[in-house]
Amino acid sequence: MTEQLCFFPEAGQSKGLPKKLLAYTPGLLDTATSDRLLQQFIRETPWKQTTQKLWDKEYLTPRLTCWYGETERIAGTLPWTPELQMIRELVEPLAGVRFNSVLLNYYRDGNDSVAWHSDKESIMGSQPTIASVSFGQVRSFDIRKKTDHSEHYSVRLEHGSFLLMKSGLQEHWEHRIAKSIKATKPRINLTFRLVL
Ligand SMILES: O=C(O)CCC(=O)C(=O)O
Ligand SMILES: [Fe+2]
Repeated sequence: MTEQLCFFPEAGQSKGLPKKLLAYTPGLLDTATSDRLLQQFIRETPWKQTTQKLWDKEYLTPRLTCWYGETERIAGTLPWTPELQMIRELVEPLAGVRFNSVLLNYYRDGNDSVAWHSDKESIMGSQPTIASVSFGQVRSFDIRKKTDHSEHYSVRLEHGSFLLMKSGLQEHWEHRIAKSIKATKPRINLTFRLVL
């Protein structure tokens, strides 16, 4: 079947996405709800652009961020909003774990990105389960094995979709959202986490 004729949800994804590490579900939220939430998150979140240090030089992080939840471990964390609570209640049973915080990322266009990394800060333990919900511009989520970069996969994260990063992912794999010249529209991503 040619790609244009393939309407299955897995369209645009690498074959053989390792099910032990990732589970992708399009349409967690319907289009109308996702449209409304995208605009609301863009408008109402007090976005910040932080800096990152690399080889002793400070760089602006190429995206905007904001933390919400009930943890005191991350400075500046804001209380849950009704919308974030609602999404948390949707993803918790799917993830099979409880989350106490969520990081919002705002990729204003294809020039915004997140570099290769894994989310295994000590405050989350070494094998965290992370629930990721995306709105807006479809972007590719790439993963690669830390010890063998030739082992890699991509998932296109669609408007209103849900990606479960299972507990085995962070230890031996890293992920990124690469810059894209084709991506011109804004994207919001939510990663629900349990901060210990
Ligand atoms: O935007 C995404 O889909 C991923 C974000 C991410 O990896 C992170 O915030 O740690
Ligand atoms: Fe991440």
